[in-house]
Amino acid sequence: MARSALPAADLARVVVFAAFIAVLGLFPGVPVGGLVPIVVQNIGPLLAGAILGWKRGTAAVALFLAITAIGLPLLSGGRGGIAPFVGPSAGFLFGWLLSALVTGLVVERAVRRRLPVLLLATFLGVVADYVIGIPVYGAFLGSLGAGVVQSLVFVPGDLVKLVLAAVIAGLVHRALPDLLPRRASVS
Ligand SMILES: O=C(O)CCCC[C@@H]1SC[C@@H]2NC(=O)N[C@@H]21
Repeated sequence: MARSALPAADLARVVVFAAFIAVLGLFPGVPVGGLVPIVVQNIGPLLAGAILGWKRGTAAVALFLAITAIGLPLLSGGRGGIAPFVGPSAGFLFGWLLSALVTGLVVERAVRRRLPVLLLATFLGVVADYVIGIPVYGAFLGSLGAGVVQSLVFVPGDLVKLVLAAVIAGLVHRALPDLLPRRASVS
């Protein structure tokens, strides 16, 4: 029998996490004067990476984005289809893939999954999203500087979300220590 790329248990986790990110879209986005809203949903990719690791976490985000792009109204405010992926939020949306990937890589490479490491991982996950999101936002606003200035409003909420994601991931890894393969500690 052909071996699948992802074992069934991993596939189930990916699907459950994609569904979880969709549920986060039930929280409405908060318009803050610019073209991109404050959302709760971007905690999803951080949690996906921090809990599932980079491969399964990124796969969960990719699945979520794919089913949104084909038309399911899973983004905050019940939006879906191609439009969000070619609009001012597009960079942030594609950045969610990088967010899960970077967060997951840091968590997986850590010897111990304690709060400081998890905080670093989710912080870098947010930065990774900004690295793609802000220039694309800036392109819609007319300059990178405008993208940076308009994105400052996201920082307080994203700091809260990254701390929350790190704490939740820490609790999950404490309860399920074998969820991710453990790197051997050098002692
Ligand atoms: O629903 C959408 O169209 C995507 C919105 C993307 C919002 C970005 S994610 C990073 C930053 N933090 C927020 O709260 N909003 C922006």
